[in-house]
Amino acid sequence: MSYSYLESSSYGKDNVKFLKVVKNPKNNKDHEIMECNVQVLLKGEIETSFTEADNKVVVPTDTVKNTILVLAKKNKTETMEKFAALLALHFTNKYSHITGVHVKIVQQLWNKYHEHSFIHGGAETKEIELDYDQAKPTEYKLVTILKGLTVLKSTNSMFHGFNVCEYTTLKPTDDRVLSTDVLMKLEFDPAKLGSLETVVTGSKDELFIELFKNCRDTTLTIFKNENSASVQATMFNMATKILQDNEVAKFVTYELPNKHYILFNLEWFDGEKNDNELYYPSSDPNGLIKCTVGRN
Ligand SMILES: O=c1[nH]c(=O)c2[nH]c(=O)[nH]c2[nH]1
Repeated sequence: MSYSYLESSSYGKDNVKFLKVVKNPKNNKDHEIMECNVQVLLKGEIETSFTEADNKVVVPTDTVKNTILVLAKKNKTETMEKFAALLALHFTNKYSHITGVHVKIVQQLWNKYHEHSFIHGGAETKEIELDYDQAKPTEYKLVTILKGLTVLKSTNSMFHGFNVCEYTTLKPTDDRVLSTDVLMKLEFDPAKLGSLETVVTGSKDELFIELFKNCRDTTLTIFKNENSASVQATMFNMATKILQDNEVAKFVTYELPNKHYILFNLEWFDGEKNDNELYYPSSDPNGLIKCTVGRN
């Protein structure tokens, strides 16, 4: 009997980056662009490559990289949800011993300001994660992620009524600065979205585009409108609204750092009052609040 066994394994290519330019056939100068960073990890009957140095079962990671690029060139890639589904179905259909795929795609945001000129959207990205197992094709996990959207409001945020004990120094407040880097994840319900084959046909592209826009708009609208009782309460309200608006959503997750801004005390300067006007950014430590919300 050998000492160890392989509990789980996967392999593939990470950081496969491309910029795709889609030209309007009527006007060769009117372009749309998509810049992506793709990870594809393969699963299946690959154990012996780890345990017996059997490379017969290995589709080289170099082949995985080539495949990502060729499929990106040959197919319409309006949405990364569709491209992820295409990749998952390709690898599992092409290689009989590859039965599962994990795809992660990070998409840069480029805002078009002229027919073929764009402004980069900064740290904000859209991400897709897809886990697909050929044995359970209707149980795939497809997640759309909004990441790196940094927001701040300078009033309409409170925090009081919290637990107080001998370790507490925080003072309750009904007016503070609230700031966070939004990380929102929306997991689709496969029963409502349909099979990955239908995703690949492109019939869901409009839905994916509208859904992402709705998630971003709802996050920003509730952030600005609500007199926030806490990060916890506000993120729950955001997730609930997204579930209400998007039938295809199964779970909405938020992970929000509470990026503290602390009032300077200027009393020492001749009793100078600081009426929530001058703060110092306190980058760490930061609060970190997470929740996943489902529907009843
Ligand atoms: O919205 C908040 N939630 C907390 O859990 C918390 N904890 C804290 O110190 N400040 C805040 N703010």
